[in-house]
Amino acid sequence: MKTAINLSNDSSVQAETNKNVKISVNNFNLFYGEKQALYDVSLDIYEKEVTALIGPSGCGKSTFLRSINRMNDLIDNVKISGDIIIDNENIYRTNDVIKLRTKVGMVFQKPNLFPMSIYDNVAYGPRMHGIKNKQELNQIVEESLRGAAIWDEVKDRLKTSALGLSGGQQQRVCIARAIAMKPEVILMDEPTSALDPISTLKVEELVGKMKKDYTIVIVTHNMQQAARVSDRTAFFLNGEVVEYDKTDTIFSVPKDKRTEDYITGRFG
Ligand SMILES: Nc1ncnc2c1ncn2[C@@H]1O[C@H](COP(=O)(O)OP(=O)(O)OP(=O)(O)O)[C@@H](O)[C@H]1O
Repeated sequence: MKTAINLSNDSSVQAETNKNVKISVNNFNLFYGEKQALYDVSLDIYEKEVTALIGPSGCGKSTFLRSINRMNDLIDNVKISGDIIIDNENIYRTNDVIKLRTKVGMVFQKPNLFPMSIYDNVAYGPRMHGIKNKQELNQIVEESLRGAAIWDEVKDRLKTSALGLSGGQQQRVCIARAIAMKPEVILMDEPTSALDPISTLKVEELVGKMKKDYTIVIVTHNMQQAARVSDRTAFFLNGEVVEYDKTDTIFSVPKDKRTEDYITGRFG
């Protein structure tokens, strides 16, 4: 009886039940030709949380991340089975992949800005979507750069080349470029691996703030980073999800010996 009362009053339990599932992955398999890269992945990703994907090199983290906005479609010979459902829509049954990639934006390992001005980089996507009104574009560019915590650093040089920025600044402009499309989910594939420690910290702080507005899935090799930025962590090994839980649990009381070995640095 006491336990029941305690549980119903426990705010963390309450919060847990209030979370919405944004992305539901069910028995998802992926093959590159004959080679299977993902095995029966099933997990729920919660709205407005940061979910980290960790695991040794080649375990399928990036493949899984790219499956969430069908970037793997661009690779020859990729076959999939199983479902990925975002907001009740099976993303592999829709023909509107452009809409999917607008809703699910992506930030890559290395900043990949176009050789054009900071302004034009951020305005690129909205322009491609037909927004021509100068005032509207100005507003999107400013809001996106503010949202990526880089506005103050670049507001006086918007018309200069984005490639003149530091790597850390470029990565935050890449995040602004993703935000400009008004996504609901942002996928990040090792977004800080090419950055120095100070820029890394800025991007981590930014990720922490962004989860107020977006559902974020982040691949990282850096376990301290996963522990610092994420609410939940999935540990991948050889294409399988070995363990998926709240980040605190994964890093303090992992249930699987393989997770424990990995997070304590015994392999990988
Ligand atoms: N385009 C591709 N064609 C064929 N095989 C691929 C392709 N991309 C990835 N793979 C293979 O799929 C497996 C998973 O790769 P993936 O890049 O998803 O792993 P990862 O965990 O993200 O690795 P890393 O941490 O090194 O980036 C690996 O064996 C890899 O060689």
